[in-house]
Amino acid sequence: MTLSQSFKDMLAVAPAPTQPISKTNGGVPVAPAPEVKAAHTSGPRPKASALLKEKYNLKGVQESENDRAEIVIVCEPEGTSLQMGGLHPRASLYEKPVNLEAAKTAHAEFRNVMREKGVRVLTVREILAYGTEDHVGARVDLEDFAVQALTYQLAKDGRMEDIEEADRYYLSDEYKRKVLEHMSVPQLIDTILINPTVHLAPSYRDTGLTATYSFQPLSNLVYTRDQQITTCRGVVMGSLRSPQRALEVSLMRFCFAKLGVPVVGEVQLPGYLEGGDFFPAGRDLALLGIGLRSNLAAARQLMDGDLLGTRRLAVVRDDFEQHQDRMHLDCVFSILSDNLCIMLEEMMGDASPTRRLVDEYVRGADGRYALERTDVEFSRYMREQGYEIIPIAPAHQLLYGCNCLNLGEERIVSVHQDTARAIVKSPHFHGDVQCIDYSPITSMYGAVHCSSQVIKRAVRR
Ligand SMILES: NC(=[NH2+])NCCC[C@H](N)C(=O)O
Repeated sequence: MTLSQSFKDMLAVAPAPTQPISKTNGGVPVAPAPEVKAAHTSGPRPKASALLKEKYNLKGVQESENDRAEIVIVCEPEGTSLQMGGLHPRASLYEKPVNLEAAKTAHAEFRNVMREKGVRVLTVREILAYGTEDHVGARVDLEDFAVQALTYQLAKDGRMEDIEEADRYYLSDEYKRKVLEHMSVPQLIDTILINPTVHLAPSYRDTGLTATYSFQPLSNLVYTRDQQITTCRGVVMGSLRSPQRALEVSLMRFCFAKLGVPVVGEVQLPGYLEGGDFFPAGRDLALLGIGLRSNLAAARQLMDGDLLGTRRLAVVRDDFEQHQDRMHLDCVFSILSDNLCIMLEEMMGDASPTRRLVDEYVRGADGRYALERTDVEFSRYMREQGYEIIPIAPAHQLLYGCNCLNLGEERIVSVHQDTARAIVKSPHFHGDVQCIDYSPITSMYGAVHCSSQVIKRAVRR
């Protein structure tokens, strides 16, 4: 298989594989890779994931949104799962109807912009496909994962007795494995992303069976921000609130296992954590929005499990609004530098009916976080932390002005011209903004911050 551009990027940065990483980090114990159930079902032979792990030290880390982004995971808006999402945009958590070809072009442009700025961009499809041609282990891992995605079952009201004895094999896992074994890699990936259930009934003729189909497609995987967060400690898996998105977490976990990126923790129910609510602001402070999507139970798990690595956590409560147009903190706020942020204007100030309120937790000498302050209005809180604020008009928020991506060192990718101009005109901004047309993807309710997971940023020392 020819290496895709992103893996060429990775090879370009990966340290020469002279010794296994575990021996090159001064004897510091390496966190064990997360267990992917499917990947460990068959025997002790080496897997592609193991090969990758030895070649690349890919421990995730993100201390500040303004640190230089090194590795970003994205997911192209491609394939049948997106096609299905587009059949009923509202029921797929989309804002508007989508044009898939236009979305592909816009996303390719986004990837190019990041690559031009020196970021290693990996796509979910490339990670899933990686090594499957050269390593049987990688191919088998992918098939094992697809076994969980594809379900064969008797049609409703169907009875096994009505199916000829010889045909019952065609409902079995054995048959399913054989089917998957013969698929091409793109076909396997598409199967995983559409999550099909095949409902089987007797046809009493020809091949003996007939089928109808239902699907739980992963139509929002393009928003790789949300299935996990990357903290000072590393990658922490989230817990998605909408049933349409719940299956995305296990797929991303599979990708991290394959890349050899350790997953340091996972938020469990009743906790809900979506990455669009999380902002790292240095080793001292992280912010987490709670409201429509993420919740306090998740914040507590992050603190109790010591998964943040920061001294303080600001929980930014959306008590009063909880609207899909502003579902995550990254829809109304972003960090542009160490002392500059943007924020939706109408929610600023004690008098705003949609104000956000901050509860601040501080880690004590015993390592435990304690609630130190409550109900601090968000813009006041950010100013107290030393940030200047560029206010964003409501109409510009709706055009995803706030949802920009900071590639670090004040290099911003924006999707909204007027916001981009407001940023560069600020006397407090000293960086660079590149504006791209991303409207074919904002149709699905998110822009460039939502559709990127920065798993590694350079650590400032
Ligand atoms: N980080 C974000 N703001 N993500 C946007 C996710 C959009 C997606 N359609 C949803 O409603 O879940």
